[in-house]
Amino acid sequence: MVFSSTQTALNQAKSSATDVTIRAAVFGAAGYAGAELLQILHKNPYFRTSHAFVSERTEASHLGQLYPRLQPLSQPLTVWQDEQLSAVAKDTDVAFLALPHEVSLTLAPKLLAAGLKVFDLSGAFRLQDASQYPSYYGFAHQHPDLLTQALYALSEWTTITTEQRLFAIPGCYPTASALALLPLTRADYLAPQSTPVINAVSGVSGAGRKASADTSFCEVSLKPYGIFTHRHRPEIEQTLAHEVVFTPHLGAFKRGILTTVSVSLRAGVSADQVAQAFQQAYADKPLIRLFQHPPCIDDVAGTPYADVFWQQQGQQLIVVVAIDNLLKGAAAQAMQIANRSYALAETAGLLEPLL
Ligand SMILES: NC(=O)C1=CN([C@@H]2O[C@H](COP(=O)(O)OP(=O)(O)OC[C@H]3O[C@@H](n4cnc5c(N)ncnc54)[C@H](OP(=O)(O)O)[C@@H]3O)[C@@H](O)[C@H]2O)C=CC1
Ligand SMILES: CC(=O)N[C@@H](CCC(=O)OP(=O)(O)O)C(=O)O
Repeated sequence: MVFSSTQTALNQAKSSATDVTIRAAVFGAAGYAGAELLQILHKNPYFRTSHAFVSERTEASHLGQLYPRLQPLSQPLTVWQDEQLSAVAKDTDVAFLALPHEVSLTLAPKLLAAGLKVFDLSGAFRLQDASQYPSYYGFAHQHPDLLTQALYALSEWTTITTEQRLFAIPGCYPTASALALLPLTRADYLAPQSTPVINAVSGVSGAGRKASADTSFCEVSLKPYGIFTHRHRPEIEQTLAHEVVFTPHLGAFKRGILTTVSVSLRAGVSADQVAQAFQQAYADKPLIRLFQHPPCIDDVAGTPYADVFWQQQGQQLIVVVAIDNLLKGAAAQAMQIANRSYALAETAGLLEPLL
């Protein structure tokens, strides 16, 4: 059974017609997350795509050449060059960066200086502690000042103001993990000295479109990777202010993440208290669906939802969250945050079917 109301959310998104038009440029438009963003922007009545930028490696001049199903968008692609910055600043209000971390790190300051709002889908601005970047991202952070300006925007848990200029959109695994755990950590329900154990399985689109033997379909089985070293562990710990054990796995399917979290609860925390914590956190959140049965990848793939389930036995609790890594874990959450940063309905552009 679903507790939150999809219909309410749909009506919210379809609320009053508007003359607001926010002009958005997508960088990394040829990639998986960029292509999702372009579809979502196309459906959002408040936004218009001003540019879809690719690197010089992309020879296609239209999105439909790369993704034939997206032909109906009639979306031209333009090779980005820094010399275009001042012209783009005149016809664009916001930039969505669906780029590698290092590329976002270099580009975002230029776009901010030119007056654009920036929604960065990479990890370039997610960690507050610059000293973590060399070990977890493999580079020294060149703009530590921006780490203090960036807002880490996990939509259901973050206050968004219209003045904010730089948004760090959370990672895919951290989104699912934090949605599972924040109702418990904020209520102080975890047993003292206990460490939540997070096991998550992602489809191969999580690795992006670029070819790699490790993520080619015939090579992928179900196996863990990044044990104790994945860059999402410090991100999850930063959000929760709590240590975790995090083990990502790669599965042989295209899209989606299933995250199973095991926690020990403080003595005396009851099933009713746990249910209340999840209800209070999410009952009025249009993109969270609370389930009484374990969620599955197929039900969230291609949707902007996070499906949440929990089951308690004594002081042990299992929480399961399923999301689409490219949507709630990337492009849809970026759109949700962008909508909120203009005080618009947060689901605008998100509930109509994707192409
Ligand atoms: N995939 C996922 O599930 C998620 C991804 N993210 C993040 O979103 C971002 C994009 O990911 P994703 O779409 O999967 O990746 P892709 O590899 O599919 O796309 C990345 C795009 O970045 C562009 N790019 C690469 N190098 C450069 C460069 N030097 N200069 C300019 N453009 C460049 C490429 O453009 P071109 O093809 O034109 O060369 C490519 O299309 C990453 O930071 C990723 O970490 C976040 C959450 C989930
Ligand atoms: C399956 C796979 O490879 N997943 C990626 C995570 C997805 C991603 O792009 O990372 P961000 O959310 O940090 O941007 C990985 O483990 O590196």
